[in-house]
Amino acid sequence: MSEQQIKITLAQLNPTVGDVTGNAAKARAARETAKAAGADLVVLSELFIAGYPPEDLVLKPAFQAACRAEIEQLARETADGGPAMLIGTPWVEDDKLYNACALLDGGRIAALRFKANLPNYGVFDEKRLFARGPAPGPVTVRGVRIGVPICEDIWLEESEEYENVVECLAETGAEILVVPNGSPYARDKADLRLSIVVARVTESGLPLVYLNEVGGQDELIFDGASFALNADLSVAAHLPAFEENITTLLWRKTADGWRCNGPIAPQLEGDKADYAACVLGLRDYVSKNGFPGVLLGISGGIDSALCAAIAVDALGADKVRGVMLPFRYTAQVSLDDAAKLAAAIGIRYEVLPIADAVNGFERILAPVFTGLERDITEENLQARARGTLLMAISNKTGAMVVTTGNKSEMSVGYATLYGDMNGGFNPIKDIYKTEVFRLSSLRNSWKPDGALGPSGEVIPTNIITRPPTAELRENQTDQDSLPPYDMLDAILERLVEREEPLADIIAAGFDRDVVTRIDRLLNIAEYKRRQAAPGVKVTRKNFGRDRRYPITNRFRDFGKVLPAPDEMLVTRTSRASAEAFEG
Ligand SMILES: Nc1ncnc2c1ncn2[C@@H]1O[C@H](COP(=O)(O)OP(=O)(O)OC[C@H]2O[C@@H]([n+]3cccc(C(=O)O)c3)[C@H](O)[C@@H]2O)[C@@H](O)[C@H]1O
Ligand SMILES: Nc1ncnc2c1ncn2[C@@H]1O[C@H](COP(=O)(O)OP(=O)(O)OP(=O)(O)O)[C@@H](O)[C@H]1O
Ligand SMILES: NC(=O)CC[C@H](N)C(=O)O
Repeated sequence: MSEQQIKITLAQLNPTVGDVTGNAAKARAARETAKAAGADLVVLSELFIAGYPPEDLVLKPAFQAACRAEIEQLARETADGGPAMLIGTPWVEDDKLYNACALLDGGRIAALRFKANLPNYGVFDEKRLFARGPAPGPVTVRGVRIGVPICEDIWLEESEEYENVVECLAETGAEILVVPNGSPYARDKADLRLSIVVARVTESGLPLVYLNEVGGQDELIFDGASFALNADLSVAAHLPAFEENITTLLWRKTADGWRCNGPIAPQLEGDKADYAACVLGLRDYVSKNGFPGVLLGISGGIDSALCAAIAVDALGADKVRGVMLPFRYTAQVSLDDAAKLAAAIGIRYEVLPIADAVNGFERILAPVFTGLERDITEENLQARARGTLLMAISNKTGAMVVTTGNKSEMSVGYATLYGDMNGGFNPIKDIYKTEVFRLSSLRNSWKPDGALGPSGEVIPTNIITRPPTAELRENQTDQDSLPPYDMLDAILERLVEREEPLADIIAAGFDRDVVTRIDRLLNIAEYKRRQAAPGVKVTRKNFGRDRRYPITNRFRDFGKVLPAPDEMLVTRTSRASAEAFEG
């Protein structure tokens, strides 16, 4: 008897949310590639036809109908005898909306499986959108029973509600697990995914194919990096991260179950992965929203320099325009460094002095401001004049303004509303200032595959070594009003990412006054962040989809050590449910 085999094509592709026809075309093309490779099955990522995450768009009946119509058309096309297709789609049944995966084969929708575990934490809101699916059984493709847990279905949270889909699939005869994912990038997420998959393979004794989406969707970046593990936990295949890839894997049935020995691509880690995420995020935001290019203010400082390098890597120098907008506080060295940067990355670069605009505003305001001291108002006028001029160029050319505030600044509100906060998208919104320095140095010695910018030093060393300054008044540097960036970022990481009580941060050795001040600045800047442009998420907790604080908020942590909870105050009846009273 000949050995049993199955060829599974992993289509790690970049769908666009809402582009149902375009996504169907991508799925169709991937199936053609799979067919040419003699595959039995082609797999696409979670909710592929809709794009992920579709947010409330998926609640729109016209959108649900459009997705279904494309799925039905793709199903008809499988009558050609080519590979079956597993594709993610919204699906309405009995008036309920499911996050589904359809098996299209032989001209029909041969099977439907619904996601049972809906993530509702961090950046995910799926309980708001979808109904829970029932515990699923495997689907059969060319005689092989394939289990299809959908993304969160393999994460096995310890909760009463959790449906152990993998256990259920193993018990009902699955031979291989194929998991379509919409798993966004975050630092160290790759290790987390691997540990989750290792646990599921170990428990079930089944090999697992983890197929992830790639591409940027607003704040979220999907890094792809799809992989497969054999049942003995050896890596069967690993696709590259941050790029589209179609790979066909040959699985053979051996005495020890199904095995595969596929290609293993090197993976990006740490700062390199963060940089690649920023590039992909900006590229997809600009291209998926149809901008012909971008422009940004080039100050001679490091934030705008890093953003310009990312923009050139993402879009190519011909789609990036830099504008230096000097005022009387702009140092000659800033003008020189800005010009040097623009030349190094090869972008169109103009110098537009803003004195007429700022002085004009001041003249108009003079009668209103008579007798009042000069203060931050006049500083903000400079940032606002720059913001207005950049927006004018955007309106005239159609190019989008890239805004450049790093995570440290966005945390403490060091940015001017309707000034340097103007812009459509921020590639470094989730990158702390200390990391801005690291990524800038990194980019001078390395660039990611597919980057469209030049190799070698692109950010002049002086921009990296010079103390940062907003140049809004004479001899100003950022460190006049803030603690050193390494201290600021360490405190912010504890406050934002880890939500540590102030008492713990102080106990860890940070100065009480500094910590209290930073916490206060963080709290009062919420209104600014709510009006800030979206930007790439790279950390465990970004501002925007992850960290959702109220703007109107009187709570303050005063750094006091509070007493431990007094359990004696909670009686048995305090906790009893209504049922307990019925009997
Ligand atoms: N809760 C709230 N809800 C709604 N609006 C609120 C508000 N609290 C204040 N506001 C309003 O916000 C406005 C104040 O904000 P805004 O006009 O931005 O001004 P503001 O935050 O006072 O000043 C800008 C800050 O950013 C710094 N900056 C500017 C530019 C570049 C850099 C840099 O380092 O790169 C730093 C600058 O040194 C200063 O500390 C006022 O109109 C106030 O009424
Ligand atoms: N002279 C300038 N010419 C053009 N753009 C400017 C100028 N000054 C500020 N900007 C824009 O406003 C943003 C905020 O800059 P600012 O210099 O106030 O502080 P920063 O956050 O340290 O940024 P950078 O490191 O880029 O200077 C800059 O990144 C840049 O896009
Ligand atoms: N789409 C999903 O279900 C994703 C949830 C999962 N925990 C992840 O981050 O990968």
